[in-house]
Amino acid sequence: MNSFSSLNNDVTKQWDLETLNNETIERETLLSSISINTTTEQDDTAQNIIVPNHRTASVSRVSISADAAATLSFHDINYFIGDKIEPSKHRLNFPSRSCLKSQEYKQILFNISGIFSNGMNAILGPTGCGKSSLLDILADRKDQHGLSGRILVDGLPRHPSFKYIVGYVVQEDIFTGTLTVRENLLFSANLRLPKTVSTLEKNARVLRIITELGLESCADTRMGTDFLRGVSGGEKKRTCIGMELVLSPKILFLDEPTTGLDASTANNVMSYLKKLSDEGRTIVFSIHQPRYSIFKLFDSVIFMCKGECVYHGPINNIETYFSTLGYQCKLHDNPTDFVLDILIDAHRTPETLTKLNDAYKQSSMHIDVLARAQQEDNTENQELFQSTIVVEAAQALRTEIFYVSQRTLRNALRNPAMALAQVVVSIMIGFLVGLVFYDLKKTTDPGIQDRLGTIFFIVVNQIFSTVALIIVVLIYVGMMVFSGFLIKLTSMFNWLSWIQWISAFRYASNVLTINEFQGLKLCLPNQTDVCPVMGEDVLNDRGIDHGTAWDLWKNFFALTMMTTIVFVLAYIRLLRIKKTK
Ligand SMILES: Nc1ncnc2c1ncn2[C@@H]1O[C@H](COP(=O)(O)OP(=O)(O)OP(=O)(O)O)[C@@H](O)[C@H]1O
Repeated sequence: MNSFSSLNNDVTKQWDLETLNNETIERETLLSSISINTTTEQDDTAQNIIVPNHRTASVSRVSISADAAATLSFHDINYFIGDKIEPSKHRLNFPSRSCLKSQEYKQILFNISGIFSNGMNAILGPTGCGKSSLLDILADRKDQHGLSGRILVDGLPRHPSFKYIVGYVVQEDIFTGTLTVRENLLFSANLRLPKTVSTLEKNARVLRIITELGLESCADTRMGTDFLRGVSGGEKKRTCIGMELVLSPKILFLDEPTTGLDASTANNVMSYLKKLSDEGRTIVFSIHQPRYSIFKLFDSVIFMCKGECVYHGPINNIETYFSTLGYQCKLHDNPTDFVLDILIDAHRTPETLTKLNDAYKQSSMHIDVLARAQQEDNTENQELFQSTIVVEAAQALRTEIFYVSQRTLRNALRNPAMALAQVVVSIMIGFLVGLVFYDLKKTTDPGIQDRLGTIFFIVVNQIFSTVALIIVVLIYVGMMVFSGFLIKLTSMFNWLSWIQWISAFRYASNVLTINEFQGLKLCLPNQTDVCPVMGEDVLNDRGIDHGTAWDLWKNFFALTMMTTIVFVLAYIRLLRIKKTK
């Protein structure tokens, strides 16, 4: 239980919690037959951590089991965004290059210290105060550049793999709409649980999560897409939470979990989170103006304004604390609304913000937070801990490819409109090409031009049927001009002629043109027995090499090389994608 709450719990609340815990224990007993413990092996000297979906072997103090909650303490967090421009560098900037100007350098978090332990820990404040930034920093999802201060988990620094072993539920629900609730949970389990966990165990874990989150009635219902009616908003959110819970994280982060949900669904989701926290998890979330029924579920809150902390403590101390600063909460007023009104005023009035911030820094609450955070600090033992870690390999790449391909296939099969559209379009294009190509005359006119036109159409259709058209359209048009179809390459500007060597159109059309014209006799339109033009003449005229077999195969080789280079570049780009915000 969160220590803030334990300081202030009255007898009634203690009794409620005991009842709740007993219920939890009973249900745990019932579910024990399917309960899996993927706690990494530990003994006195070593800790063995399996890092889900993370290719670099790594370690962390945080186990993937939630049998004991973790304590997250943060010390003097300051966060800056943008680039600091040195005066000397600044002088080199041309005024006309304003579109390339770097982002404004500013501080968005100021000396935030605190501690989140087992329970419901909320980050509150007016819009733009830094809630999401603090949450992302604690979850290690924010760019470390510009961050100062220390974040400790159970008193030790977070390992780089921290973000892969805690749960993080983003604001927008992310799932595959054509898959069912159960399939989405299984997908997450298959991809993120270590390979040592068997399929049977994964199924059992998913079943347990479905039961825990009350999703039994919709477990085999599809999530839903823009065109397909699916499960309700609350069920979607709970499924997204479940997709994180497959890891049994000790710490679960949620970015505004109630945004977009109606009042009762929001209540429902937050009650589930409360239940999870009672079972031994540290739940940390940012939230906008919760109603009272939700607010009373919180154990600890941080109120922020303009990147500064103005309150960090238990919820039942809020009214008393702010009354000592001269603010009175009216009878029946929601304490969150009461504080947010003060903070909105402080957002506009710097003096009010200074007053609130100074008062907080001098408060016994702040001193207590610092003392407890300091107590948590166990960094002296860090070296000893890191030297005793055993590292285990992550999920195999082929397994990841298998499950992602399986999901893609299911998605295609269950999205008949999309699959049908692709098939119909392909058939229609094939039919069109067949019509154009049907019974082409073996004459010089129009036989030659019709053949070349058809080949051009086939090549253009193949190349333009790509997932990234908008970006590459300019490149394609350049390649097309230098394919040799629209204008003879020999009549091009010499200084541009190099583009022909990187034109996929040219290589593809060369293959088809050689295939079509080699050995072809082309006769006069009205005298089919007089055939003055050979296909080779057309090839010569167009400057296409065709003398040897290599003249044909070199085009295939060039296309293969181009495809390989594009794949390699795409892979490098994927590796370089920033995984922080
Ligand atoms: N990467 C970034 N680039 C530019 N500005 C940023 C960035 N991250 C945060 N900010 C700025 O920092 C401030 C705090 O942003 P943050 O998203 O943390 O606030 P918030 O309290 O979560 O807001 P909201 O409730 O509206 O989601 C805002 O002024 C925001 O514009």
